[in-house]
Amino acid sequence: MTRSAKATVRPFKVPVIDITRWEMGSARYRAAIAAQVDAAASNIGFMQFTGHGVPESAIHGLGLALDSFFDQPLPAKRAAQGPSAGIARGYSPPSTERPAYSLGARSPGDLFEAFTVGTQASDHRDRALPATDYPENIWPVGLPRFRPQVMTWFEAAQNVARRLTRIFAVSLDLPEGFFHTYTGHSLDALRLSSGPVVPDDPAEPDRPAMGAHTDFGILTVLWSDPVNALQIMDHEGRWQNVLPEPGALVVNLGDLMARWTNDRWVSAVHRVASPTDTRGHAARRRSAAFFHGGNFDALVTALPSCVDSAHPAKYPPVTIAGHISQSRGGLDAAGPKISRSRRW
Ligand SMILES: O=C(O)CCC(=O)C(=O)O
Ligand SMILES: [Fe+2]
Repeated sequence: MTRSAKATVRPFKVPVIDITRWEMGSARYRAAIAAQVDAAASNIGFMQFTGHGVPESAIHGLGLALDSFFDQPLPAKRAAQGPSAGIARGYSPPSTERPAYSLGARSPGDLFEAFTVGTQASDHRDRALPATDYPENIWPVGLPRFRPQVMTWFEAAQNVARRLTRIFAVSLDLPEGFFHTYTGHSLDALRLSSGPVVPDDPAEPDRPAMGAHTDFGILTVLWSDPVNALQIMDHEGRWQNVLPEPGALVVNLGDLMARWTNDRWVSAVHRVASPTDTRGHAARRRSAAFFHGGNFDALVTALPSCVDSAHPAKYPPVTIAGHISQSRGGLDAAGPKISRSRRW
């Protein structure tokens, strides 16, 4: 077999990186972790982390919260719906989201249902944050454990995201706390979902539960049941399944990070196919995607370690709010768009 033939059969793999000892590791150990992160971020934009420090009890509570909310009848879920589809808070029923439009594709509405919470203006009363970017959360009534279980996960995922940005900073030859200057009132959101919600339609066997898109913030921390559904587009344009390793959290970079690194790091196109078990049968899959977006008023300028004479800065400086509204431009209108991004 020739070398190139071998290369084409190499299985697609999202690297698993153990960060248990990041804080107390030697300089050599930390450099090795930072190099693994840089390689994964530059090649595929996805990685998995073990040793992330999230206690088993938080994962257990998240599972209970997902079941308690999504197992309710539709009217009870609808009672926790947000004031409008444009505000990412509370329950969103199936087919109200069209992320693939931002990629220029005309896909039908997505099949997933979701429940979203995020950073609220009232979390930072000293700052007068805009309520449109930092809307208040909506909580279901009659599920007293749901809110503490979800908030425990929100805070755990936020801690993971903040810890990862320290590792990212070292990977990018920056001071370890570099990103924290940009994330004190970060636009963060946690999107819980459960699927499939409708049986597969034989007329549209390939219709994904969530269409192809990129995330638009700094990074996304994803927990899900170990069921095939999440797919990344590889360098040859083929969809590749990403199955989380036991105990690992899947992390991907968003468009903001790609822009910040002057495209040294990748914001990968991904989608969620109809969930299937190892035998290919339809399966239930719960997921929790935590989007770490950064301060809405932070100014993002290409990182010095990502710019040189061979790689001049490609993008002008932008505020994170400006980046989001440019990305939303690609969301709101149907038809081909420049923006490939969707949400944090
Ligand atoms: O549920 C998932 O696996 C990922 C969802 C996702 O890509 C997103 O919400 O942006
Ligand atoms: Fe995504």
